[in-house]
Amino acid sequence: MADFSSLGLSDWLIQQCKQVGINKPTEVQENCVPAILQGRDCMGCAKTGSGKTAAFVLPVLQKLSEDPYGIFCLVLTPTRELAYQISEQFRVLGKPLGLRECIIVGGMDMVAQALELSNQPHVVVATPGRLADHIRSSNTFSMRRIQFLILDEADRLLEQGCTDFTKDLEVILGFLPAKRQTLLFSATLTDTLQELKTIAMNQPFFWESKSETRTVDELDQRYILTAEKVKDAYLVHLIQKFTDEHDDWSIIIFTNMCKTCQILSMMLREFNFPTITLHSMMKQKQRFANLAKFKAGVYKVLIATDVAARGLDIPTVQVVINHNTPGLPKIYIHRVGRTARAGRHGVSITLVTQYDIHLVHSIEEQTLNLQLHMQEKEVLKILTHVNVTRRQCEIKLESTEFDEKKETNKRKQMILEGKDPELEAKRKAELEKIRSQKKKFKQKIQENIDRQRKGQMKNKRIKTTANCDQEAV
Ligand SMILES: Nc1ncnc2c1ncn2[C@@H]1O[C@H](COP(=O)(O)OP(=O)(O)OP(=O)(O)O)[C@@H](O)[C@H]1O
Repeated sequence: MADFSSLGLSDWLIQQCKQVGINKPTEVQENCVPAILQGRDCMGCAKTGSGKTAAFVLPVLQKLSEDPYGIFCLVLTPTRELAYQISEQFRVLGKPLGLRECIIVGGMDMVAQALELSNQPHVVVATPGRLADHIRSSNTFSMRRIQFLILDEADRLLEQGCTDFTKDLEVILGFLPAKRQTLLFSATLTDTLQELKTIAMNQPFFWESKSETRTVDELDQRYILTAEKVKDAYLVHLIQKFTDEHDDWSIIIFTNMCKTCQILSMMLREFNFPTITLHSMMKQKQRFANLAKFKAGVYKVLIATDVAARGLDIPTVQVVINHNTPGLPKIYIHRVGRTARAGRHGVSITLVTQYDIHLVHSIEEQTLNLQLHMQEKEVLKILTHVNVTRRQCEIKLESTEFDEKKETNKRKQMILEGKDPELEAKRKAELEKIRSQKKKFKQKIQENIDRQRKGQMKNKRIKTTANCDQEAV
């Protein structure tokens, strides 16, 4: 296996890698770094947790050190949490350069971001929606000189899922120079290869890890067949069993909806499991805070929607539980890839109900999945308790958080439309103020007019009486 110096990286960068425990290049790094350093566009498809981030961060830093200026590199990624994580890798590895990086994501202060952009940071890490907003609304920064465009989780950025990035990408690509190096990375690039080739146009270097399965060997993948109404009892039983058998542990549970996330979290807390949530209906600051607490081990169970399925690198996660069976193998691959990263071992357990059998078959075609048989007797013992607790939590959620949820939904919609909820609220309040001032002003004018009219009428009446008097004389 090659070492970093033979890939063409400088000593300072290799030393910096060593400081963070990166000693030997992984396969994707060994193959992609030299091509990038040669100036080629690159598409890298390698399994989850295989070091794809460093595969683009290292050559960018190397090139930046040779000719430092801002804005040198733009990284686009689908989620805000991922943007922070990528930015941190740049910050840590680029420390000796005095690297200035900036994060442009939704849900955070737009004015502060605009200021940071105008200060010409070396690297900008962004989610497409917010960056496109800045491009549309501001002329205080330019990306005309950028040398690198990187699409992390590139296939997600191009697919038209529940969040469609295509329009924002068009705006961003129109803002960038045609002459640049484009790097595309993901664990699941192949489905979108043709579209991706239109972005990386200069006959890109393409590297894909060769393997029969699309998940890592260190991952023990299991599924449990369960009736829908017993599913939650299995979940509680699994977590209890894991807690009893391990000291240092953490689990991510994936669900399909924000509301389910919330209910499961409330329910598991009733069973005294230290749980916390991450989903798109939460305020951004809360999302960051929850993730930080989970990373720090303050909470051991993270219940998340697919907003956490891609890219998040949390070494302590030993177990991933799919509370619902993902509809697409691709989503399954990213979800279970939150464990067994960088050579560590991990377990994934997918709860499969009578309605999901067909889904698990399509997943099995691409991954190695084995059925896990559990002592159903133990599960049935807690069934009523679990189901009653869940129902109580559902009622509690409906009654206590409904309005707040609605408000959050409104905020979310605004964000999706590229508006800043705080700014919108201020604008609304100001409009209201102007409207009421206008109303008062109108009223005053009307009162004046009325008063004048009354005065004129009175004068007229006096004049008419006077005329009559004269005629009478
Ligand atoms: N050469 C290396 N040696 C040891 N550890 C490494 C090396 N390169 C990266 N890592 C570590 O491996 C972990 C996973 O890396 P990274 O997050 O880049 O994976 P990824 O391939 O992008 O995964 P995903 O597809 O899930 O986004 C990180 O903690 C990173 O610091």
